[in-house]
This record gives sequence, C-alpha cells and structure tokens, in this order.
Amino acid sequence: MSSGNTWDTLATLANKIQKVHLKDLISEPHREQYCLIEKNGIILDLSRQKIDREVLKHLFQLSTERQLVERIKSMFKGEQVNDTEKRAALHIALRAKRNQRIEVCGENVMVEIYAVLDKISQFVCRVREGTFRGFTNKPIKNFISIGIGGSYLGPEFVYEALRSDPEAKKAADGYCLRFLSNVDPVDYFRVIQGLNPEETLAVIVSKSFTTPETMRNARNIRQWFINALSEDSISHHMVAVSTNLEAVRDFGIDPENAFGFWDWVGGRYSVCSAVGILPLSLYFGFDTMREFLDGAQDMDQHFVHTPMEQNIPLLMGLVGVWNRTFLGYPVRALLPYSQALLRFPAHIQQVDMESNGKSVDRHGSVVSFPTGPINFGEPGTNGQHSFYQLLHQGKTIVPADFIGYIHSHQDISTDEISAHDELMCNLFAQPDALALGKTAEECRKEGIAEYLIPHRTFPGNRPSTILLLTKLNAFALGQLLAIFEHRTVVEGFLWDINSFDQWGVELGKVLAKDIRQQMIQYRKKSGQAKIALSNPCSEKLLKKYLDSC
Ligand SMILES: O=P(O)(O)OC[C@H]1O[C@](O)(CO)[C@@H](O)[C@@H]1O
Repeated sequence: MSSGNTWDTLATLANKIQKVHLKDLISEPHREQYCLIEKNGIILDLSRQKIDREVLKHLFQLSTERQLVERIKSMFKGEQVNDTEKRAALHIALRAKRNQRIEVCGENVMVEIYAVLDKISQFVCRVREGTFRGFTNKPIKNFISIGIGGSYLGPEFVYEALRSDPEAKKAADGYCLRFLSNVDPVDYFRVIQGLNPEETLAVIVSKSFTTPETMRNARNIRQWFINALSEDSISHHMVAVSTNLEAVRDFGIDPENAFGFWDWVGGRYSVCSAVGILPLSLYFGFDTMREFLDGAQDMDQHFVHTPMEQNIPLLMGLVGVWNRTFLGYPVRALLPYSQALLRFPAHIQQVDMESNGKSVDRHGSVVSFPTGPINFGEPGTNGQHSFYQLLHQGKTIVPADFIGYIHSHQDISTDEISAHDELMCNLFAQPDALALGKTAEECRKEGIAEYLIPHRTFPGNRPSTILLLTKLNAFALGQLLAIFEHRTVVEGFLWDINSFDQWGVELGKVLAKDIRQQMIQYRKKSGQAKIALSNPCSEKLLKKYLDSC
C-alpha cells in the first residue's frame, strides 16, 4: 500500500498533538464546524478527541490512498472482501429493500433474503395467532433462543434494548424470551426455570450447526421436551436457524421449520439475518423487527453515500485508527447512558475484537503497528461507581464512546429534574471531566489540604466521543448497530486486515475436542486410561479434576 508519506506525517502529527492538552484543543474557535456532525437524527461529537483539522485532513488522505471508499463499495456490491474464506461480507443486504439488486456470483441475493423474511413473518404470525401450537395443543408463549457468540450476543442485545420501548413492549405482552448460550449446565437450569415445555418453542441458532456448546444445549433442551411430552413433540417445539440445513434435518427438525442464511453473513454480523430476526420477531412481532432492519438500512445508505467529512461510522473508524495506531491507546470503553443498552458493549466487544484482533494483514504479512483495541464497557452511571476511577486517574488512557438519548423509554418526574435528566447530567459531565481534568492549582483554590493534592488532581487530556440520539426505538437501534459494525469495518480496511474471518478461535476448540476424547476414555476406564497433553502441568491439572469428581 503506497501510503508511506501520509502514514509518517500522521505519526509526526501524533507526536505533536500529544504535546497539546485536550482542554486547549477543545477551546479552538469553530471546532464544532468539523467536530459536530448531525445526520439521520444522530449527533456525533468528536470535539473531545485529540484531533484537529490537520490530523483529519491526513486521515482523509490516508483513506483515499488506502482506497477506503472503493473497498466499502466493493463490500456493498458483494465482492469477495473476506479473502481467507473466499466470501463476500454482505450483512448490509440483509436489511436492504426488497426491490434492490445485490449479486453474489451473478445471483441476486435479495430474492433469497426476502424468501426467508417472508417465511419468518408467516411463521411468526402462525405462532402468535395460535395456529402453530405445542404438542398438547397449547398456544406457545415462551421462546428459548439457543446459540453462542454471534448467534447469541446480537439478538440478546436487541432484546434488552427494546424490551422497555413502549411500542415494542406492547407487542411482546404475554410472551417470554430467554437465551441459552453457555454450555455450563447452570445456564440451562436457569433458562428452563419456571417454563412449561408445553408452551415453549426453542430456536436453535447456529451458522455451522456444529458448535459444541450450542449442539449440547440443543440436545439437552430436546431431551427436556421428550421427557415432559413425547419423542414426537419435537416438530412442535423446536425450530432452527442455520446455513447447514442438512445438519438441521439430521437433528430431527422439520425442514419446514428451518430458516436459512448464507455463508456470506459472518456470525458476529448476523443479527439482521434469521439469527436475530426469527427469535426477536417471535417475541416482539415481525413489524418491530422490520423497523429495526430499516434503521440499519438507513445507516448503511448514509455510510455508503455520505462524504467522509460528514460520515458518522467512517469518522468514528478514522478516530479509532488514530487512537489505536498513532496515539497508541490499547483499550477503548463503550459507555451507553441507557440501561436498555446493557448488553450492547458485550455485542460490540465480539463484533470488534473478533473482527480486528489480528496481527497479520490480509496478504499474510505481519503488521508492524497496533491493530484492534481491547473493547469493554458497561452502562453509565453504573460504570462511574466501578471502573471510571481508572478512566480518570489511571496510568492507561482509555478513549471512551458515550451514547445517550434525548428521550427515555420511561421517566419519573417527581423531583426538580426528571430521573432521565439526572442520568443525562452525568453523560454531559463525564466527557468534560475526562478531557479537562483538574489541576493542583484548582484544588488549592478549593482549599484542599496539600497532602491530598496529588490524589485529588485529575490529569484530564483523556479523549472521548459522544453519540446523542433522539430515542431508543427499533429504527434507531438498527442505526446504532450499523454505525458500530461499519466503524469496525472501516478500521479493518485501513489496517488492511481481514475483519471477516476468525481463525483465532480455532486452536482452543481443537484442544477442547482432544481433551473431550481423553475424558471419555478416562471415565469409561474408571481412571485407568492415560492422559496425554502437551505438558506435565496441564496433565496434572486435568487428572486432578477427573479424579476429584
Ligand atoms: O453460529 P455458530 O456456527 O454456532 O458459531 C457461533 C460463534 O462461534 C464463532 O465461530 C467463534 O467461536 C463465532 O464467530 C460465531 O458467531
């Protein structure tokens, strides 16, 4: 990639800007002209990032040299952007309009996408109207979504985000949705607690339909139905979402009750496929989920058509690369000031870290600069009473993304300001506290005792972004999801890594499979089989476990 000069210039600018405190950057006249973007009902405030016009100009230059816009367009066109798996990455097609034409290898994928969406909407109607019933003819009221990773985190985050939205809540009245992900039996027992199998439908969600955790949980739930009902009850109580429809059939699921998707949808980018839309529509109704898809599509259109200077996900991606690679910040925090978004950080953690946690570029060469950061987060204000101490005074600078809403799902106005206002005071305070800090001089003016001054000083100079949205409904949630998916993709394209594969999860899976085999032998032979692992400490630990239980 021929961006040596720009890269070097950015490195020089990074050194220069690190000598300027954020409080001085923030007071730059007219900073809002390029740091405050208002588009599609969303305000993006980058004024507390360690950027200036010069930095942005060179980040745009780097994007041009790295053909960022062309690569985004090639992703949207269904070209093979996932080089190692020789696939497209077409999650944007999942939310495109029926009349759009998007091709993979000459086939218009919109036809298949809408065939599945129509099948979901009809099935959801049958379940919710009570024409699809349980084995004992009882209407279905409870749904268990069984899946892990991308087949779980996205749907769960959407469920949590919408279950207090007045409109979505109305549609979900009388239903219950739970998620079974961990192979830990404790998760299974918690999920089935209090559920009547006669009124329960399980959705097995697995792209591969081979993931051991999911298949084990699916077998356990199948047995739960068989024990409570009958061997013949499964077609009334289990459906599946997968790309591996043969394995779904072999499991005993009626092909009529199988909902497909495609290898060009990455697991962590799959919430807009049947992976999310089936279980969430069963719970919220199909119309709510269509609005969610429309919101994601709205942001897709913004992303692909808006110039760089006004493009929300693209700017966030540029700032992400700037913070990680040029300023060297290894971690970033995602801090939604919205309890409904409590599982959003966990979802974005997978989207981002499974996508960009890579050390080689897409051609297989080791990259010489830092790539994907560690992502973590919690809703504010809870985080403030937990890890914000480190954000404000710790040795590691953690750029933070704050998310807030103008209107809340619910509010209480018994005080001078409402409970939502109370929450938002915190959202507006924290970014400034992080950026501006508090000097020893300011502490002294407040009369703080001299021995406490070092403890009560805040260095400030800690960057953050604010995203302010109007309200958290299904449409806006789709927009939010797409912003963060595209941010990750922008960063991956600029680093020239493949954000769509995940080979790094393989090795542990292979070792677990080997240990499983050895465990079976050991148990069968009542502890007389040999345990052979790669090293004596691992062998000893496993033997200790096996001999103690
Ligand atoms: O949907 P599947 O095939 O069960 O996979 C679940 C998850 O496992 C992973 O492959 C990682 O282990 C994820 O990428 C994926 O979302």
